[in-house]
Amino acid sequence: MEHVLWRVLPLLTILVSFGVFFYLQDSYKAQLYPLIKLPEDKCSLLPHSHFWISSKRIVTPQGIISGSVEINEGKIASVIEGYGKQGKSMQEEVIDYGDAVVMPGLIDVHVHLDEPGRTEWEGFDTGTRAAAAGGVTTVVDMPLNNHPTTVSKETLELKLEAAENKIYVDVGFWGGLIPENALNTSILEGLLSAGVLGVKSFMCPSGINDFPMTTIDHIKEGLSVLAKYRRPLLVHAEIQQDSKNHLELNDIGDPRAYLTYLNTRPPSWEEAAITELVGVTKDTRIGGPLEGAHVHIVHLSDSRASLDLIKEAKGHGDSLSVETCSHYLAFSSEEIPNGDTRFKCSPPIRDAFNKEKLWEAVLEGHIDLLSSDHSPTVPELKLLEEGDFLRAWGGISSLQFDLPVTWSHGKKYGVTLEQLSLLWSKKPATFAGLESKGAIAVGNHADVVVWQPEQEFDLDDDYPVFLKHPSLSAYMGRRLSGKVLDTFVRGNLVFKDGKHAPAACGVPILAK
Ligand SMILES: NC(=O)N[C@H]1NC(=O)NC1=O
Ligand SMILES: [Zn+2]
Ligand SMILES: [Zn+2]
Repeated sequence: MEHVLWRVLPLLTILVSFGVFFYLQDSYKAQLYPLIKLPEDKCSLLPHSHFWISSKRIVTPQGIISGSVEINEGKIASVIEGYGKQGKSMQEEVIDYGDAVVMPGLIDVHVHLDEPGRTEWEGFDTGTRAAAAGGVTTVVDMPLNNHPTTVSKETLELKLEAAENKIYVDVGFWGGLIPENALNTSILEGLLSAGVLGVKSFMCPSGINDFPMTTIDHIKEGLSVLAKYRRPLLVHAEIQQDSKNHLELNDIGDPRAYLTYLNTRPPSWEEAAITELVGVTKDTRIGGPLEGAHVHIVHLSDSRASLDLIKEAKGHGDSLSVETCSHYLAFSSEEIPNGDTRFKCSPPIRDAFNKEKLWEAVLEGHIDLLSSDHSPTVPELKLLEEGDFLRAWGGISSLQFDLPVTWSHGKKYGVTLEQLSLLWSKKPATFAGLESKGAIAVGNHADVVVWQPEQEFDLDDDYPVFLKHPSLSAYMGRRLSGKVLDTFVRGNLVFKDGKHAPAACGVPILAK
């Protein structure tokens, strides 16, 4: 017996050391690349990659149906009408949502995630957790408030590095059009070739030093390049109209009064910018010198003259679109308390009549899509204690509440679930060039929000808010209806009942 043991022992030693070697190799790899390949089971709160979700209210391009959606390996494999009629053999892999609404995940094309460089303002981790919690399955990140701004191939690479393994939803990127790259088109082409979905520019000071404003001539230069790539130009359309800008504090009035701020940025600023823009978009018509280029006006607030100009240009066939944001649809200037700088944004929130007209334009289809313009900062810069509207940071923190806010307010105007889904998913997907997203349709990414429109909730201290600085959000303290239950991104259950998946498995989206 002893004899045999002595013979086997060297063999055993060799075997064990091989095992230890491979084990160490593995853990060495895991340490070296712990962030590159995350275990798939951490991407989702569900163990399956092939499953069904069923509901009595599924919002599809063909209307609302009662039935089931089959999800396989991140894509929508089939959509079947008839509640409870999905494949019997898969009974254990059916999630039955009853009468909760199953809708395409929201695509928010106007979000400032501020990373790298200003992660203390928001960041990929907190921003995309907030998105997932709000049923937003894709965000497109703006090229500013991060530092450096995203205005070249190199600065886009910094974005991509910073986003790695921190994003809970899919993230696309807008680049920036500034005088420097408008006048040096090789920088702009480098940025576009590197994969930004389009570029954004400001016609007034942006508030960020390394993001200077563009004139209409820069915009024309930019559009001639964008026409070749068939990617859009997004414009912050306000042009300063008089010498009283918001930094000249004398003689303007009480800086704590919202009206004082409102008067510093009248609708004529938007109208002036849009007048210049439609002078150029006429060239984007079929057969025109800028055919292939597209202009998108971000965050329209003025629903009077500015909107009329847009309608007219569209009527002539200009390649032009426009978005408005949740806060212009939810609030009016009359109700903003003096000193409450959480409501400061630009262009400003205008009066109640303006809001009514904005809703009218949304419901009639003159406003193409909705976005948040989520743009937080640190509490110190919001000057909440001083309540100084003229010096506080302009930007509203809202990403997590896109859906409940627009639903709660929109239902008073008769907005339907189909309209919401068009405005928040299908139209933004088409606009940003995201072909496989934005609708519950076979072959598309399984990006889905499950929510309960009738359920009301209070945004109080007990509510799980994933924004970096919840206290800055103008929505805190409100009662909303439309609670997000579950969120799927490419078939991964990334958010459920207040909890996120263990790993951040969103992917960056680059244009090809
Ligand atoms: N820089 C930046 O985020 N600006 C945004 N904030 C805002 O209120 N309007 C904007 O354009
Ligand atoms: Zn803007
Ligand atoms: Zn913005």
